[in-house]
Amino acid sequence: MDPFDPPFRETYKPLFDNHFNNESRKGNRIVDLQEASECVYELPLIDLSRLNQGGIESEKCKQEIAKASQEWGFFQVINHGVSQEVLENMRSEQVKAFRKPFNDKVNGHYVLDFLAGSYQWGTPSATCLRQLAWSEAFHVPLTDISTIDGVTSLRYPSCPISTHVFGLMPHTDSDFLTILHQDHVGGLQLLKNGKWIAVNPKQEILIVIIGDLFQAWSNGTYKSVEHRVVANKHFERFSTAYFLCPSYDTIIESCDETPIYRRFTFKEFRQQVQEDVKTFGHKIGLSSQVKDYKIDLLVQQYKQFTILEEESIDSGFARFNTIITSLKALDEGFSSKNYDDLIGNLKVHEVVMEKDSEIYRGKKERVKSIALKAKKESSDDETSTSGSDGKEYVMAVRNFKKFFRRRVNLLGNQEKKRSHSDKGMRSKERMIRNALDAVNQIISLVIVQNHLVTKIKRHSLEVLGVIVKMTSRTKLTMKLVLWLNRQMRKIQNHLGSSIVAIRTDHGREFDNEIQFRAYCDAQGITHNFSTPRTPQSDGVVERKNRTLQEMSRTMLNEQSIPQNFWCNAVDTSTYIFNRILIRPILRKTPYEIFRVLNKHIMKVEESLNVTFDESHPPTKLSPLVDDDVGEEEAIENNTKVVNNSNEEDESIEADEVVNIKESKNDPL
Ligand SMILES: O=C(O)CCC(=O)C(=O)O
Ligand SMILES: [Fe+2]
Ligand SMILES: [Mg+2]
Repeated sequence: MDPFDPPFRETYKPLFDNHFNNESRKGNRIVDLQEASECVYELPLIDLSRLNQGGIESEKCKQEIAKASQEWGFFQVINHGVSQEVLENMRSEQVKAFRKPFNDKVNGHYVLDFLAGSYQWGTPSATCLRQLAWSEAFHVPLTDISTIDGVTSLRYPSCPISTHVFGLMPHTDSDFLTILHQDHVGGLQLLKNGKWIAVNPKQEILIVIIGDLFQAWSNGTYKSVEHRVVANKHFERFSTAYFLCPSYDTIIESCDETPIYRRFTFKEFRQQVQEDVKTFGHKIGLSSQVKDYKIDLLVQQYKQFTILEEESIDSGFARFNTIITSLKALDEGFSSKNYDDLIGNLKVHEVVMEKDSEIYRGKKERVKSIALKAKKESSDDETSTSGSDGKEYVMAVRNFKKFFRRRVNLLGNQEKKRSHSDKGMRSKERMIRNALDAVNQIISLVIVQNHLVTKIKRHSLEVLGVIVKMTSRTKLTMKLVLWLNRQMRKIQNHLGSSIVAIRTDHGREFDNEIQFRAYCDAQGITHNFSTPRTPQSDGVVERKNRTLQEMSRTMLNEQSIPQNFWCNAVDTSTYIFNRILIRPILRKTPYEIFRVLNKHIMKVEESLNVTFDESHPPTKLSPLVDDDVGEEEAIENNTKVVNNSNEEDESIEADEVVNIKESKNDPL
């Protein structure tokens, strides 16, 4: 590597590690150079001097250009009027500029009199090696006014891993047309009938590539051809591209009676391309100007979606989420065919999940909302979390895989078209929305969970399985009562006295709930309410509550997660809150303070003025999970993080150590 080469390896280290550490990637190369060179095609080559001859010759030349633009979207020209001397000078200036130290290229150099930001290299948005461009470029505007129209000077450093990474990824040009000059090394390939064809270099030749705008303007007659540059293992390569662009507010519109593309400005198009690259990881191009096409594309991506072997769960779900969100955004444009297909698929999900969950849970619960449970790989982490044993894990992974596999397998059966009444259609629309929401929820939950797993991030979370549950409103209240019953018993045992009264605020879960009242009556407990709209009387609780609410709100906002995940976010906040130093001077987290090891009797004790609550909280929306793990077991798990200071316990104000209830199946 030369000192002026960009630091590909250092900057994109995670992508390299990810790509090469994965055994399954061996032999799985992105570019096979043979593939391109074997094709024998006569590439269109046009002598432009014929245009000056006038008459038939000139007409024939024009026809050839038009034909090549239709069939290839590309042609090479000789006798184009740009002298060999100009081309050579351009090349030697280019070499000089790229030979400057890397830092000068990035930060500017008095010799390199370019505008700030005109130097670019690699692909900052790349998430895997195949998205990384092994190249550097200077963009040189041709006028002081327009920075769009201009010449790009490109260098492709020699690349030791040339079969694993592109010099430039396959793309179409977003301009009107491109005129290109490449050096003797070669590497430019274009797509023709599904095959990549090498454009062999010749010094005196210029290459003309039809861009997206020309395709739109000609209503699809002239093709914006997909092209790429393969990296070379031994030699660096230089090329110069001139992009012919209109001004930003130019309206692109075909005068054909039946235009394929909607009318758009160049500015809109550029913004669309940038947005698509951000959301999809690649350019969608002109197709995004055709709404139906975009929906079809998304539906197809949705159907064929699989998590790649080398891909992390995070990134897989993020991709899936993008597809679903985009589909929802285009919802009103859905044709019935698309609905049918999707509904079919989603029905299959539901059936599959219902069945799988029955095996998994061994219960007959109805299936409705879904959640993914994560398991950490390492068992050396002290806080036991998932509570699942090996058998459960294997089963769950199997279920998860089945969920994806069946979905894909059954796609083929969805093609039959059926006619529907309006009423049927409406219920289907509802169904698809619910189902899409459900899918979104899986994704979001994984995001919530992963987002917070900082400690074991390295191991990354592995998806354990799909746990499927439904809780109706009445069931929820019953569970609340059961939960409360357990808590009260615990407190009573702990304090050795019975509870005669409880005081709550007027929360809907307490007030106005028949079951709750019945329960209190049956137990002989008086239920007091605090003064309405006077949260001061519940000071400590309300303050902590506020902290939790703020943490949770921030979490959901940050990741744009739906409100339905409120309870999960609160769980997570609680978990974190109990494990961070609230008053650093104490050097104890609330969690450590609550559970104190009494050295004399070698037993774990709980603080007297607080009760550490291990069971699942009765959140308003959460599908309460039965406590499968016994209380002793839960305590046992937690004793591992005890601290031996008993004295300090007393010195802590109740305000600081107030117990915040925490779900047992917390995110870590
Ligand atoms: O370097 C080349 O040969 C191709 C460059 C190119 O396709 C582009 O910059 O869009
Ligand atoms: Fe290009
Ligand atoms: Mg309240």
